[in-house]
Amino acid sequence: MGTVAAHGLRKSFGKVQALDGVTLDVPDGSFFVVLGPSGAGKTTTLRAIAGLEKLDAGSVHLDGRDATGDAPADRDLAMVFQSYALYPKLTAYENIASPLRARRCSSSEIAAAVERMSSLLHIERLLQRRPAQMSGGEMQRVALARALVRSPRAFLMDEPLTNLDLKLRVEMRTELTRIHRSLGATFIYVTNDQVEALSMADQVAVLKEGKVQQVGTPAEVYERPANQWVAGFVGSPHISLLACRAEGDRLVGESWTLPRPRWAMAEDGRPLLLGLRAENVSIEQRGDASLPGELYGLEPLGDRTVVDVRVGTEILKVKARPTVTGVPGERLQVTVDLDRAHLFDADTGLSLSDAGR
Ligand SMILES: Nc1ncnc2c1ncn2[C@@H]1O[C@H](COP(=O)(O)OP(=O)(O)OP(=O)(O)O)[C@@H](O)[C@H]1O
Repeated sequence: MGTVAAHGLRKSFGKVQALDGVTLDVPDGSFFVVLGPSGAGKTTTLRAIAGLEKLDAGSVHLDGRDATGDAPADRDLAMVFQSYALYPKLTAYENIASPLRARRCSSSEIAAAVERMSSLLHIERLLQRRPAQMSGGEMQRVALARALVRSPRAFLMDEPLTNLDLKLRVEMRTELTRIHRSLGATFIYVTNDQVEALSMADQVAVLKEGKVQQVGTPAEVYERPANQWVAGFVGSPHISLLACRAEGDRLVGESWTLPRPRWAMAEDGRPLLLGLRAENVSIEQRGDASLPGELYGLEPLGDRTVVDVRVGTEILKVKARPTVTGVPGERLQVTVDLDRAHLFDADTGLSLSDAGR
Protein backbone atom coordinates (compact mmCIF):
# COMPACT_ATOMS: atom_id res chain seq x y z
CA MET A 1 0.00 0.00 0.00
CA GLY A 2 1.10 3.57 -0.57
CA THR A 3 -1.61 6.14 0.07
CA VAL A 4 -0.46 9.56 1.16
CA ALA A 5 -2.88 12.11 2.59
CA ALA A 6 -1.56 15.55 3.45
CA HIS A 7 -4.22 17.78 4.98
CA GLY A 8 -4.14 21.52 5.72
CA LEU A 9 -0.34 21.84 5.58
CA ARG A 10 0.86 25.21 6.77
CA LYS A 11 4.45 26.33 6.99
CA SER A 12 6.02 29.76 7.10
CA PHE A 13 9.67 30.77 6.93
CA GLY A 14 9.81 34.17 8.63
CA LYS A 15 7.40 36.35 6.65
CA VAL A 16 7.10 33.90 3.74
CA GLN A 17 3.99 31.70 3.91
CA ALA A 18 5.45 28.76 1.95
CA LEU A 19 2.42 26.48 2.52
CA ASP A 20 -0.97 28.05 3.12
CA GLY A 21 -3.29 25.11 3.78
CA VAL A 22 -2.14 22.53 1.23
CA THR A 23 -4.32 19.42 1.00
CA LEU A 24 -3.41 16.48 -1.24
CA ASP A 25 -4.93 13.00 -1.34
CA VAL A 26 -2.63 10.68 -3.23
CA PRO A 27 -4.14 7.29 -4.08
CA ASP A 28 -2.10 4.11 -3.85
CA GLY A 29 -0.11 3.43 -7.02
CA SER A 30 -0.80 6.78 -8.66
CA PHE A 31 1.61 9.04 -10.51
CA PHE A 32 0.71 12.25 -8.71
CA VAL A 33 2.36 15.43 -9.98
CA VAL A 34 2.62 18.65 -7.99
CA LEU A 35 2.97 21.41 -10.58
CA GLY A 36 3.71 25.06 -9.94
CA PRO A 37 6.10 27.92 -10.65
CA SER A 38 9.29 28.55 -8.73
CA GLY A 39 8.57 29.41 -5.10
CA ALA A 40 5.05 27.89 -5.13
CA GLY A 41 5.89 25.56 -2.22
CA LYS A 42 6.41 22.29 -4.11
CA THR A 43 9.65 21.23 -2.43
CA THR A 44 8.35 22.30 0.96
CA THR A 45 5.24 20.12 0.42
CA LEU A 46 7.42 17.13 -0.45
CA ARG A 47 9.73 17.75 2.52
CA ALA A 48 6.73 18.05 4.82
CA ILE A 49 5.40 14.67 3.62
CA ALA A 50 8.86 13.17 4.13
CA GLY A 51 9.01 14.56 7.67
CA LEU A 52 11.95 16.83 6.88
CA GLU A 53 10.04 20.03 7.61
CA LYS A 54 8.37 20.83 10.91
CA LEU A 55 4.83 22.01 10.14
CA ASP A 56 3.01 24.97 11.73
CA ALA A 57 -0.26 23.09 11.17
CA GLY A 58 -1.67 20.14 9.26
CA SER A 59 -1.35 16.40 9.20
CA VAL A 60 0.23 13.65 7.12
CA HIS A 61 -1.43 10.24 6.99
CA LEU A 62 0.38 7.32 5.40
CA ASP A 63 -1.79 4.32 4.52
CA GLY A 64 -4.48 5.77 6.74
CA ARG A 65 -2.28 6.10 9.82
CA ASP A 66 -1.36 9.46 11.33
CA ALA A 67 2.38 9.87 10.68
CA THR A 68 2.57 13.63 11.37
CA GLY A 69 4.96 13.22 14.29
CA ASP A 70 7.00 10.34 12.84
CA ALA A 71 10.72 10.72 12.14
CA PRO A 72 11.65 10.66 8.41
CA ALA A 73 13.29 7.23 8.76
CA ASP A 74 10.07 5.75 10.13
CA ARG A 75 7.90 6.84 7.21
CA ASP A 76 9.22 4.36 4.65
CA LEU A 77 9.34 6.98 1.88
CA ALA A 78 12.17 7.47 -0.64
CA MET A 79 13.21 10.94 -1.80
CA VAL A 80 14.68 11.26 -5.31
CA PHE A 81 16.38 14.61 -5.93
CA GLN A 82 17.39 16.73 -8.94
CA SER A 83 20.99 15.62 -8.81
CA TYR A 84 22.25 12.49 -7.22
CA ALA A 85 25.92 11.70 -7.31
CA LEU A 86 27.08 8.13 -7.85
CA TYR A 87 29.94 6.69 -5.86
CA PRO A 88 32.85 7.20 -8.33
CA LYS A 89 34.88 4.16 -7.25
CA LEU A 90 31.99 1.69 -7.41
CA THR A 91 30.64 -0.03 -10.52
CA ALA A 92 27.08 0.64 -11.64
CA TYR A 93 26.11 -2.70 -10.09
CA GLU A 94 27.57 -1.77 -6.72
CA ASN A 95 26.03 1.70 -6.88
CA ILE A 96 22.57 0.25 -7.47
CA ALA A 97 23.12 -2.38 -4.79
CA SER A 98 24.29 0.10 -2.14
CA PRO A 99 20.86 0.94 -0.60
CA LEU A 100 20.11 -2.77 -0.28
CA ARG A 101 23.52 -3.53 1.25
CA ALA A 102 22.82 -0.80 3.82
CA ARG A 103 19.62 -2.70 4.70
CA ARG A 104 21.56 -5.94 4.98
CA CYS A 105 19.70 -7.74 2.20
CA SER A 106 21.16 -11.09 1.11
CA SER A 107 23.39 -11.32 -2.02
CA SER A 108 20.76 -13.26 -3.90
CA GLU A 109 18.07 -10.68 -3.06
CA ILE A 110 20.43 -7.93 -4.16
CA ALA A 111 21.30 -9.69 -7.42
CA ALA A 112 17.62 -10.20 -8.25
CA ALA A 113 16.72 -6.57 -7.46
CA VAL A 114 19.65 -5.11 -9.45
CA GLU A 115 18.84 -7.35 -12.39
CA ARG A 116 15.18 -6.30 -12.39
CA MET A 117 15.97 -2.59 -12.11
CA SER A 118 18.72 -2.65 -14.74
CA SER A 119 16.45 -4.42 -17.19
CA LEU A 120 13.69 -1.86 -16.53
CA LEU A 121 16.09 1.01 -17.18
CA HIS A 122 17.93 -0.76 -20.04
CA ILE A 123 21.33 -0.50 -18.39
CA GLU A 124 22.34 -4.18 -18.21
CA ARG A 125 25.43 -3.57 -20.36
CA LEU A 126 26.67 -0.83 -18.00
CA LEU A 127 26.67 -2.83 -14.78
CA GLN A 128 30.41 -3.45 -14.63
CA ARG A 129 31.38 0.13 -15.54
CA ARG A 130 32.38 2.90 -13.17
CA PRO A 131 30.78 6.36 -13.46
CA ALA A 132 33.82 7.78 -15.32
CA GLN A 133 33.17 5.26 -18.10
CA MET A 134 29.56 6.36 -18.68
CA SER A 135 27.84 9.30 -20.40
CA GLY A 136 25.79 11.79 -18.37
CA GLY A 137 22.53 10.19 -19.45
CA GLU A 138 23.80 6.71 -18.55
CA MET A 139 24.87 7.91 -15.10
CA GLN A 140 21.42 9.43 -14.62
CA ARG A 141 19.79 6.10 -15.40
CA VAL A 142 22.06 4.27 -12.98
CA ALA A 143 21.30 6.87 -10.32
CA LEU A 144 17.59 6.44 -10.94
CA ALA A 145 17.94 2.67 -10.70
CA ARG A 146 19.69 3.13 -7.36
CA ALA A 147 16.87 5.35 -6.12
CA LEU A 148 14.16 2.96 -7.32
CA VAL A 149 15.72 -0.32 -6.20
CA ARG A 150 14.11 -0.12 -2.79
CA SER A 151 10.40 -0.77 -2.37
CA PRO A 152 9.25 2.03 -0.10
CA ARG A 153 5.65 3.00 0.54
CA ALA A 154 6.03 5.88 -1.96
CA PHE A 155 8.69 7.70 -3.98
CA LEU A 156 8.91 11.47 -3.55
CA MET A 157 10.62 12.95 -6.60
CA ASP A 158 11.85 16.52 -6.72
CA GLU A 159 12.38 17.54 -10.37
CA PRO A 160 14.60 14.50 -11.05
CA LEU A 161 14.91 15.24 -14.79
CA THR A 162 15.91 18.89 -14.52
CA ASN A 163 19.61 18.39 -15.16
CA LEU A 164 19.17 16.42 -18.37
CA ASP A 165 19.29 17.85 -21.88
CA LEU A 166 15.97 18.17 -23.66
CA LYS A 167 16.19 15.00 -25.77
CA LEU A 168 17.10 12.80 -22.82
CA ARG A 169 14.48 14.48 -20.69
CA VAL A 170 11.77 13.60 -23.19
CA GLU A 171 13.04 10.01 -23.35
CA MET A 172 13.17 9.73 -19.58
CA ARG A 173 9.58 10.99 -19.26
CA THR A 174 8.36 8.02 -21.28
CA GLU A 175 10.71 5.77 -19.37
CA LEU A 176 9.50 6.96 -15.98
CA THR A 177 5.84 6.41 -16.87
CA ARG A 178 6.71 2.91 -18.03
CA ILE A 179 8.70 2.22 -14.85
CA HIS A 180 5.88 3.58 -12.73
CA ARG A 181 3.42 1.24 -14.42
CA SER A 182 5.61 -1.79 -14.00
CA LEU A 183 6.52 -1.06 -10.35
CA GLY A 184 2.94 -0.19 -9.43
CA ALA A 185 4.37 2.13 -6.77
CA THR A 186 3.06 5.52 -5.65
CA PHE A 187 5.03 8.41 -7.20
CA ILE A 188 4.69 11.97 -5.96
CA TYR A 189 6.54 14.04 -8.50
CA VAL A 190 7.29 17.75 -8.26
CA THR A 191 7.92 19.87 -11.35
CA ASN A 192 7.53 23.39 -12.74
CA ASP A 193 7.30 21.99 -16.26
CA GLN A 194 3.68 21.72 -17.36
CA VAL A 195 4.53 19.48 -20.33
CA GLU A 196 6.19 17.04 -17.95
CA ALA A 197 3.13 17.17 -15.69
CA LEU A 198 0.57 16.70 -18.45
CA SER A 199 2.50 13.89 -20.11
CA MET A 200 3.22 11.78 -17.04
CA ALA A 201 0.57 12.34 -14.38
CA ASP A 202 -2.54 10.39 -13.45
CA GLN A 203 -3.44 13.35 -11.24
CA VAL A 204 -2.01 16.87 -11.14
CA ALA A 205 -2.20 19.30 -8.24
CA VAL A 206 -1.52 22.85 -9.40
CA LEU A 207 0.12 24.94 -6.70
CA LYS A 208 0.55 28.71 -6.51
CA GLU A 209 1.87 30.69 -3.54
CA GLY A 210 1.38 27.82 -1.14
CA LYS A 211 -2.22 27.15 -2.16
CA VAL A 212 -3.64 24.33 -4.26
CA GLN A 213 -5.49 25.88 -7.19
CA GLN A 214 -6.89 22.68 -8.68
CA VAL A 215 -6.47 18.91 -8.52
CA GLY A 216 -7.50 16.76 -11.46
CA THR A 217 -6.42 14.59 -14.33
CA PRO A 218 -4.20 16.33 -16.92
CA ALA A 219 -7.21 16.55 -19.27
CA GLU A 220 -9.39 18.14 -16.56
CA VAL A 221 -6.79 20.71 -15.66
CA TYR A 222 -6.20 21.56 -19.32
CA GLU A 223 -9.78 21.50 -20.56
CA ARG A 224 -11.60 22.70 -17.45
CA PRO A 225 -9.20 25.00 -15.58
CA ALA A 226 -10.70 26.14 -12.28
CA ASN A 227 -9.48 29.66 -12.70
CA GLN A 228 -7.73 32.08 -15.00
CA TRP A 229 -4.35 31.46 -13.39
CA VAL A 230 -4.44 27.68 -13.98
CA ALA A 231 -5.64 28.29 -17.55
CA GLY A 232 -2.63 30.53 -18.15
CA PHE A 233 -0.07 28.29 -16.45
CA VAL A 234 -1.05 25.06 -18.19
CA GLY A 235 -0.76 24.87 -21.97
CA SER A 236 1.64 26.03 -24.63
CA PRO A 237 1.29 28.45 -26.33
CA HIS A 238 -0.45 30.03 -23.40
CA ILE A 239 -4.19 30.66 -23.50
CA SER A 240 -5.29 34.05 -24.85
CA LEU A 241 -7.57 36.09 -22.59
CA LEU A 242 -9.77 38.76 -24.15
CA ALA A 243 -11.63 41.27 -21.95
CA CYS A 244 -15.37 41.32 -22.56
CA ARG A 245 -18.81 41.43 -20.96
CA ALA A 246 -22.13 39.70 -21.58
CA GLU A 247 -24.96 41.71 -23.16
CA GLY A 248 -28.12 39.75 -23.82
CA ASP A 249 -27.29 37.06 -26.35
CA ARG A 250 -23.87 38.55 -27.19
CA LEU A 251 -20.40 38.63 -25.71
CA VAL A 252 -19.02 42.07 -26.37
CA GLY A 253 -15.30 42.84 -26.40
CA GLU A 254 -13.29 45.95 -27.08
CA SER A 255 -13.59 45.68 -30.88
CA TRP A 256 -15.76 42.61 -31.45
CA THR A 257 -18.95 40.76 -30.59
CA LEU A 258 -19.63 37.02 -30.57
CA PRO A 259 -22.79 34.99 -29.98
CA ARG A 260 -23.08 34.30 -26.26
CA PRO A 261 -22.67 30.56 -25.67
CA ARG A 262 -25.49 28.84 -23.77
CA TRP A 263 -23.10 27.89 -20.97
CA ALA A 264 -21.92 31.45 -20.33
CA MET A 265 -23.78 32.04 -17.06
CA ALA A 266 -22.59 35.58 -16.31
CA GLU A 267 -24.67 38.60 -15.35
CA ASP A 268 -24.92 41.23 -18.06
CA GLY A 269 -22.30 43.95 -17.76
CA ARG A 270 -19.97 42.07 -15.44
CA PRO A 271 -16.26 42.23 -16.48
CA LEU A 272 -15.24 38.88 -17.99
CA LEU A 273 -12.29 37.28 -19.72
CA LEU A 274 -12.86 35.04 -22.73
CA GLY A 275 -10.16 32.33 -22.72
CA LEU A 276 -9.22 30.88 -26.11
CA ARG A 277 -6.60 28.20 -26.63
CA ALA A 278 -4.61 28.47 -29.86
CA GLU A 279 -6.01 25.19 -31.20
CA ASN A 280 -9.59 26.39 -30.76
CA VAL A 281 -9.13 29.41 -33.00
CA SER A 282 -8.54 29.37 -36.73
CA ILE A 283 -7.53 31.89 -39.36
CA GLU A 284 -9.59 30.03 -41.92
CA GLN A 285 -13.06 31.45 -42.19
CA ARG A 286 -15.84 29.08 -41.31
CA GLY A 287 -18.87 29.54 -39.10
CA ASP A 288 -20.29 32.76 -37.76
CA ALA A 289 -18.28 33.08 -34.54
CA SER A 290 -15.52 35.25 -35.87
CA LEU A 291 -13.43 38.21 -34.78
CA PRO A 292 -11.75 40.89 -36.88
CA GLY A 293 -8.01 41.26 -36.38
CA GLU A 294 -4.69 41.88 -38.05
CA LEU A 295 -1.59 39.78 -38.35
CA TYR A 296 0.96 40.72 -35.70
CA GLY A 297 3.61 38.01 -36.03
CA LEU A 298 4.33 34.42 -37.05
CA GLU A 299 6.14 31.82 -34.98
CA PRO A 300 7.02 28.79 -37.13
CA LEU A 301 7.46 25.68 -34.93
CA GLY A 302 8.11 23.01 -37.58
CA ASP A 303 4.90 20.98 -37.42
CA ARG A 304 2.73 24.11 -37.02
CA THR A 305 2.95 27.86 -36.94
CA VAL A 306 1.58 30.00 -34.13
CA VAL A 307 0.08 33.19 -35.56
CA ASP A 308 -0.22 36.20 -33.29
CA VAL A 309 -3.30 38.15 -34.27
CA ARG A 310 -3.98 41.62 -32.90
CA VAL A 311 -7.63 42.01 -31.90
CA GLY A 312 -8.12 45.63 -30.84
CA THR A 313 -5.26 46.14 -28.39
CA GLU A 314 -5.09 42.45 -27.39
CA ILE A 315 -3.09 39.57 -28.88
CA LEU A 316 -4.74 36.29 -29.76
CA LYS A 317 -2.59 33.21 -30.41
CA VAL A 318 -3.82 30.98 -33.23
CA LYS A 319 -2.51 27.57 -34.23
CA ALA A 320 -2.14 27.32 -38.02
CA ARG A 321 -0.66 25.08 -40.71
CA PRO A 322 3.15 25.23 -40.97
CA THR A 323 2.88 26.64 -44.50
CA VAL A 324 0.88 29.70 -43.47
CA THR A 325 2.28 33.02 -44.67
CA GLY A 326 1.33 36.66 -44.26
CA VAL A 327 2.67 40.12 -43.61
CA PRO A 328 2.27 42.08 -40.38
CA GLY A 329 -0.67 44.45 -40.58
CA GLU A 330 -2.63 42.20 -42.96
CA ARG A 331 -6.32 42.06 -42.07
CA LEU A 332 -7.69 38.70 -40.91
CA GLN A 333 -10.98 37.26 -39.76
CA VAL A 334 -10.44 34.73 -36.95
CA THR A 335 -12.94 31.92 -36.36
CA VAL A 336 -13.53 30.80 -32.77
CA ASP A 337 -14.76 27.42 -31.53
CA LEU A 338 -16.97 28.79 -28.77
CA ASP A 339 -17.89 25.32 -27.47
CA ARG A 340 -14.29 24.94 -26.35
CA ALA A 341 -13.79 28.47 -25.09
CA HIS A 342 -13.47 29.43 -21.42
CA LEU A 343 -14.99 32.28 -19.53
CA PHE A 344 -13.58 33.75 -16.34
CA ASP A 345 -14.83 36.38 -13.94
CA ALA A 346 -12.30 39.19 -14.45
CA ASP A 347 -12.44 40.20 -10.76
CA THR A 348 -12.19 36.82 -9.02
CA GLY A 349 -10.45 34.89 -11.84
CA LEU A 350 -12.84 31.98 -11.27
CA SER A 351 -14.11 29.94 -14.19
CA LEU A 352 -17.72 30.51 -15.24
CA SER A 353 -17.57 27.91 -17.97
CA ASP A 354 -18.56 24.69 -16.34
CA ALA A 355 -22.13 25.43 -15.38
CA GLY A 356 -24.46 24.20 -18.09
CA ARG A 357 -21.88 22.31 -20.16
N1 LIG B 1 14.58 26.97 4.50
C1 LIG B 1 13.94 28.05 4.04
N2 LIG B 1 14.13 29.26 4.60
C2 LIG B 1 13.46 30.35 4.16
N3 LIG B 1 12.60 30.35 3.14
C3 LIG B 1 12.38 29.19 2.52
C4 LIG B 1 13.03 27.98 2.94
N4 LIG B 1 12.60 26.97 2.13
C5 LIG B 1 11.72 27.54 1.27
N5 LIG B 1 11.57 28.85 1.49
C6 LIG B 1 10.67 29.77 0.79
O1 LIG B 1 9.39 29.18 0.74
C7 LIG B 1 8.79 29.37 -0.53
C8 LIG B 1 8.48 28.02 -1.15
O2 LIG B 1 9.70 27.35 -1.46
P1 LIG B 1 9.79 25.94 -2.18
O3 LIG B 1 11.24 25.57 -2.28
O4 LIG B 1 8.88 24.99 -1.52
O5 LIG B 1 9.23 26.30 -3.62
P2 LIG B 1 9.26 25.44 -4.96
O6 LIG B 1 7.88 25.52 -5.50
O7 LIG B 1 9.82 24.09 -4.69
O8 LIG B 1 10.24 26.29 -5.87
P3 LIG B 1 11.37 25.77 -6.95
O9 LIG B 1 10.60 25.28 -8.14
O10 LIG B 1 12.08 27.07 -7.24
O11 LIG B 1 12.18 24.74 -6.29
C9 LIG B 1 9.76 30.20 -1.34
O12 LIG B 1 9.37 31.54 -1.26
C10 LIG B 1 11.08 29.98 -0.66
O13 LIG B 1 11.92 31.07 -0.83
